[in-house]
Amino acid sequence: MTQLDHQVHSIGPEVAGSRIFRFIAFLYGIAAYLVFFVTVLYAIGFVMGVMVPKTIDTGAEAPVFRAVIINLLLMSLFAVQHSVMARQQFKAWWTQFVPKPVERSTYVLFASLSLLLLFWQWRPLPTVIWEVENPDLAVTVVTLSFAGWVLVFTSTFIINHFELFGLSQVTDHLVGREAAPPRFKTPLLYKFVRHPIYLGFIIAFWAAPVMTVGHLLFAAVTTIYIFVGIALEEHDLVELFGDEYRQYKQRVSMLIPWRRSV
Ligand SMILES: C[S@@+](CC[C@H](N)C(=O)[O-])C[C@H]1O[C@@H](n2cnc3c(N)ncnc32)[C@H](O)[C@@H]1O
Repeated sequence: MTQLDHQVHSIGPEVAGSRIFRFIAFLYGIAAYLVFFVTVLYAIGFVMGVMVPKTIDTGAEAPVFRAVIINLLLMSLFAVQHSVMARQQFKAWWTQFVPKPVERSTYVLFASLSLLLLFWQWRPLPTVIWEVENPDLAVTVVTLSFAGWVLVFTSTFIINHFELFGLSQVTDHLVGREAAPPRFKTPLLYKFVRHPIYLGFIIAFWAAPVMTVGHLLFAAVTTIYIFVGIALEEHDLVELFGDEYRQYKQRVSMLIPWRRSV
């Protein structure tokens, strides 16, 4: 029995195959994507401190120790949700309950909700660690941070935006098309670094003209999390693609494009 067959059996063939189910699954995928999209836009404003009601440096203050603990808990919740739900073993287990075509959308929805909770409950720690006083240099740093976000967004399209955020899966299911198996790819930027999306996040989080204790905590913890995430992701990618990925690791660097790719 294939995984798809198994899935269809677990939710009942009539239900999974029915047109109404396919359509509801599609609408759910679109809704999850919209929640994700709003969350990412909010994240840009939250980290850059622009255009949103509550940023990384605003909101109700708490005593330092309490603020640090609350912020660490919020980031841990996101990290655990995001890493555990991305593992193959977890996916194999929970697709017994969540229909496979909407598994990715559900993952995206949960990740977005845990980020929205973080933005909402984040406690600012406004003590300034550094401040770029030269206006030209400050603009350059803001531009660099924005470039980090552009790198994140562009890289998702280069690797496969619609599959990453669950839209391809619900569309394939809607039209009765078999989902394409995962393929190893090294398009464009992926020829220079293995993780351009994560590189973009690191740039976006650290390039701050005004760096507060709260922002530094966020940047430091997310950077550590990115390195843990890379280790987990590469472990899965080696399992999935074997020697192809092992050779890719040897010839292309992780985050800093200092080795030339073949
Ligand atoms: C959020 S994306 C991050 C991709 C990459 N780590 C980056 O920073 O650009 C994670 C998904 O991309 C997939 N992925 C990462 N590198 C890949 C590659 N070279 N080819 C195909 N899929 C890849 C992983 O299996 C995972 O499902």
